[in-house]
Amino acid sequence: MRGRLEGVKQVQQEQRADDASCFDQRAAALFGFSVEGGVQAQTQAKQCAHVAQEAGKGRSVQVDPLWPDAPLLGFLHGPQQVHTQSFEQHIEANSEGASSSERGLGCDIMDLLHSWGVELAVYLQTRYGKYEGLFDLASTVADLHTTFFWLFPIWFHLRRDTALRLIWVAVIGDWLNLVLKWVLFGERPYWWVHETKFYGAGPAPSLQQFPITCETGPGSPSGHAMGAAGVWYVMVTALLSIAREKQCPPLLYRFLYIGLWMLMGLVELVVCMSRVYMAAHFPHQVIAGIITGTLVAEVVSKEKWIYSASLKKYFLITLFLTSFAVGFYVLLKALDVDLLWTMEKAQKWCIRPEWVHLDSAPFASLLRNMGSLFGLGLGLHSPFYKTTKMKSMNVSFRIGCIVISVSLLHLLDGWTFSPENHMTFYALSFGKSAIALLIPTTLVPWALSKIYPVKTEGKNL
Ligand SMILES: O=P(O)(O)OC[C@H]1O[C@@H](O)[C@H](O)[C@@H](O)[C@@H]1O
Repeated sequence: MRGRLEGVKQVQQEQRADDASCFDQRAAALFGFSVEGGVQAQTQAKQCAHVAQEAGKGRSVQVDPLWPDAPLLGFLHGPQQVHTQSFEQHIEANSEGASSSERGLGCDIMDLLHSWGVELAVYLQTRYGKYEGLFDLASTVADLHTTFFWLFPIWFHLRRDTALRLIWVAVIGDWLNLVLKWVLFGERPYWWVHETKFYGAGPAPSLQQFPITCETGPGSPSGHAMGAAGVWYVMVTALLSIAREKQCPPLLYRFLYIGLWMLMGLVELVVCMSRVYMAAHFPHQVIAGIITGTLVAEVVSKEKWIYSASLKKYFLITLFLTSFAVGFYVLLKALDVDLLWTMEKAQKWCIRPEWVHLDSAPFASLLRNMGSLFGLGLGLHSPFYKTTKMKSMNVSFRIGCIVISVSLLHLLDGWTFSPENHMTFYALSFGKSAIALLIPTTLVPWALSKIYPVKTEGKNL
């Protein structure tokens, strides 16, 4: 771990250093010749570290057995700036007497992946420009905001277990997304294309930006793809289990099964295309998002205690997840690694300052998620909830709860706060998210039960 951190620190220091061209030449020379034939990933990684050390003019880089992962983990995104030539020229210039395995390709793989991603984004922007509205909608709907403000209130009054699962999957998934983003140090196309030296002296591809392009967190894995995969997994499995409970005929069930999973696949595809189109992600990042999101949903769905967790448990889990993320940030800060390195890049490369939003920042999403989890715990354990939960079985009562909750949440959503003071912004984000969960779980059912006589019906719809 120490070696990795040194590597990251090194990279951050190098990014600050103004001796890039000297670094380029040393790196180009070293990449080509000093790797022994048949080398394994670790040797390549040491090579990269050596390059960084050279460039760092004697600052030490420790190499540990974990370091081989570093290029894939994005830790060498600083050294990506070693290129003064195109990838092909670079390989050609350094290939004399060396086989491809001898060229230290481990150091270049991320550049290559990024350049392919940029090509795809340019292709989508050129070819599918007329679908910009659809892509914009896909990214907006895939944001977890939709889960907290729309899907949850609806599911909560139709099928409570599914609603709880949605929140747990969304919160745990998004928390993991944050930690992975911090660990993987992923770039985003909209700034990478300006900072890389991959394209050498030639023009870099021209990537358009949109109002939702300028995300301020790292790029890998995609939060939208991850969130959408988790949330859709929960909804599809819930609908299939309702069909089984209702003893749906086998043929119809099969049709439903295939149809729902295909629908989910289609939605994911559009979300992924949207993130690449918006120049917010490289393709490998959205694929990673879908895989991790599905895994999180699968694992969390197996946990039965989430349906009956005590308030103490909600509190402790919220505290643990928050402290872990904050502790991780503080620890790395103490080691001179700034996990908020992406904020500066967003501000620097976004073509319109008003497209950079603090609510896309890592701590804003952390506090929002924690507020939602805590709000859910409070809602489920409030005395109001206890008095209304039996009454809320009536269908018209449930529909009333859904309509009023969604309307109130829409009003709550209009409450925005100034980003000037970050601490206040994060604290208010926490509070707003907690209220957003209290409204459908307890406040609306309680208020409605006071004015609306209800009859108790079956358990779930
Ligand atoms: O990684 P992506 O797809 O750009 O998604 C970014 C979003 O990721 C979510 O996980 C965060 O909650 C949001 O705050 C953030 O805006």
